[in-house]
Amino acid sequence: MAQSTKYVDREIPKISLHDFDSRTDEIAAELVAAAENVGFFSITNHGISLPEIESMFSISEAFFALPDDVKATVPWSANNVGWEKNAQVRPSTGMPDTKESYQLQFGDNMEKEHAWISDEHLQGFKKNALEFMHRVQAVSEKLMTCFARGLGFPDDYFIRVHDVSRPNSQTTMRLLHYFAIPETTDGKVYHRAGAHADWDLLTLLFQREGQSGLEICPGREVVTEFGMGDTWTKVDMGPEDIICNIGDLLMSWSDDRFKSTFHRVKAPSDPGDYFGDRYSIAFFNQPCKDAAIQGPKKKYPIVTGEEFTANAMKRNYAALEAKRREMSSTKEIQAAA
Ligand SMILES: O=C(O)CCC(=O)C(=O)O
Ligand SMILES: [Fe+2]
Repeated sequence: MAQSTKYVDREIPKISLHDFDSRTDEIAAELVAAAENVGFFSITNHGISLPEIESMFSISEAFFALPDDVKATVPWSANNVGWEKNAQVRPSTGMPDTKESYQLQFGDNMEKEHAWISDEHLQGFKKNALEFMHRVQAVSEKLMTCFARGLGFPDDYFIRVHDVSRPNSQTTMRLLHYFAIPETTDGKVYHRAGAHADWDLLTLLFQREGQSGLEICPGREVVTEFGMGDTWTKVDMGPEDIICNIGDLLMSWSDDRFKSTFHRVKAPSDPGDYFGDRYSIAFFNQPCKDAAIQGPKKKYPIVTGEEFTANAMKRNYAALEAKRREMSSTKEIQAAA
């Protein structure tokens, strides 16, 4: 039987970026406090207007409305670009998320993998998506300046190693579409996005009004462990706000000072939950492969961006295997009972 979720209200800081240049220190202090305590915060007055956000969501909806065989012309590849459907399995659930996603990058991987949907299928997609991605990158760079200051690094320290003009840039925008879920129990188990922490430096997330479901679960003290607590907090922000979270990379780069918090998009199951189609857009700031990663206190050995990602994938895979073993032994016990 499904266990009911334990919820607790936690304050998720809302931070305004207005007058950024003259208030950088003040904003940095707010961001650092949010990163140390919750790992999640929302930002306002970030410079991207609601119509710009809405327009990117319309483009995303138009992409997902294409027939599957057209979307399959840009299939997901191990370079972390392209379209997938019901294919992402999280170690926390051992089952695929009930969703589809399309990942886009600034660099060479898109051309190498032929991952841009052609103009013939969706006029202007590449141009419009890249324009929006540059707008989100500009906001990310403000946050990077603040976190660099907070850690005692030069202001441009994170910006340089997340340079999206380099052909080997790994920064990724993910368009997400979670499918509508029946409101009556049909015996199937659904997940939207199973609980996970992000691997990147910093994630910026856009959500649509009324399409809630994101929940966070703080409680992780070191980046190398997979565990989390068991009380959740619902995150619900205005459509013009950007929800941001610290990823494992920044947790590691800050010697575990900034928290990369487990989060999920809960599959609706309770009255009041949102059961309809849900669209969101996540922007993952990923380091260039040759970035040298080590915190000011040198808690962890120095690794390159490429090694950090490979280690994160290894940890994810090991956790997934452990979950699969646990699920198959539970099945054996149930079958024997
Ligand atoms: O769709 C969302 O609200 C969250 C997505 C997410 O956490 C992810 O893709 O890493
Ligand atoms: Fe995430």
